[in-house]
Amino acid sequence: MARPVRVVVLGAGSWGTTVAGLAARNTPTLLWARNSEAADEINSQRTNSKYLGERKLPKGLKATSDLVEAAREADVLVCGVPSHAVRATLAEIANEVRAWVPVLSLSKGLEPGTRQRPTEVIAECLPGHPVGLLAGPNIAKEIVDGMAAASVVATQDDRVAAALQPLFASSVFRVYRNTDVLGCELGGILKNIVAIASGMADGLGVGDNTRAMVLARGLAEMTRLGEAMGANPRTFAGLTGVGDLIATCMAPTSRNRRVGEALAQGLTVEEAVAKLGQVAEGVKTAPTVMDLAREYGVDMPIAAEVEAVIGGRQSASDAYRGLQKVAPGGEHEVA
Ligand SMILES: NC(=O)C1=CN([C@@H]2O[C@H](COP(=O)(O)OP(=O)(O)OC[C@H]3O[C@@H](n4cnc5c(N)ncnc54)[C@H](OP(=O)(O)O)[C@@H]3O)[C@@H](O)[C@H]2O)C=CC1
Ligand SMILES: O=C(CO)COP(=O)(O)O
Repeated sequence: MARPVRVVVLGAGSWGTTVAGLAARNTPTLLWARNSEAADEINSQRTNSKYLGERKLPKGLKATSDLVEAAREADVLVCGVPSHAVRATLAEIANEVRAWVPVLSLSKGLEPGTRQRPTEVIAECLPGHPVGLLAGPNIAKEIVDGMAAASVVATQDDRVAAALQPLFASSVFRVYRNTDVLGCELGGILKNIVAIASGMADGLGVGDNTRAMVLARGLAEMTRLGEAMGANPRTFAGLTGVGDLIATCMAPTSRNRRVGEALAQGLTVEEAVAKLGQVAEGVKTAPTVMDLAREYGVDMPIAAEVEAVIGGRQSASDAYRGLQKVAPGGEHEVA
């Protein structure tokens, strides 16, 4: 009888731990934590209190702080560290991961400097491996609590996604497939910036109509940039686009949204990030997205206002005044 597939997840933050918990219910799963105390706590207490409080993790989930041991174990590798740490983490194990092991990214940011998406960084660090991602409206704590949700495994070769799908799925976690890796990945990355705008709106006490405008026009600019870069615009109407946008803009626990709220309360971006104590990818990604918008000649007025607040060049209330200066065009055209 063939032995079961071993899943290895790198990164024991909120989402890496949650995804490892999903996989552990289906197949042997090992979670790498860079901090040995976190690995010990997961093994002995079945909790990751720094990120997930007292929530109990599945019995079968094992953790290690030995990155090389983890990499050698993998039949499927899942990379769940923040996007700025993907390259350095994978560089340490480039010669340890067996050939053809599929690698799935969980990260929703762009690498500062190179502007690369996490799947592009993975493909450079681990050439020859099938690379894809798992993304969707997936607030980690809700999923650990067993609330129903859905996600998408995106790989260029649909057969790879079909093989990976059952490793993460459960009766309350539906896993769909998509071959538009670029569109799925950009959805998760770009919605974080709109979520910061949405948090700023809430912090300023705007009405529901204003919030709806931010979401709808935010989706329009995400789709515009995605299409200009070669993604299928329909992808942005799915789970990884509007789905993740709604979850992240509405969830009080979303870190990007909370950063926006803190900015509206007058905190500096450094203070807002320090107060959060977790990763909010939209903060580092916003300037890079504006570089891409200029390169592709795409109007992104909401991202531009968010980036100016993050860069300290204007306040959150200035940002909302700034949006009023943009002359509305045809709904399917520009700003
Ligand atoms: N949380 C969520 O609901 C979701 C998150 N995501 C995405 O998943 C990715 C990870 O986010 P999430 O788990 O939430 O983040 P968290 O802030 O919860 O945790 C970050 C994790 O990464 C580790 N880490 C931080 N810096 C480095 C580094 N330089 N090298 C190696 N490891 C590092 C941290 O270790 P330590 O504790 O030792 O600092 C911690 O384990 C992000 O791109 C996020 O956008 C996607 C979907 C849902
Ligand atoms: O991507 C997420 C949900 O799908 C998590 O969003 P935050 O990083 O803003 O918490």
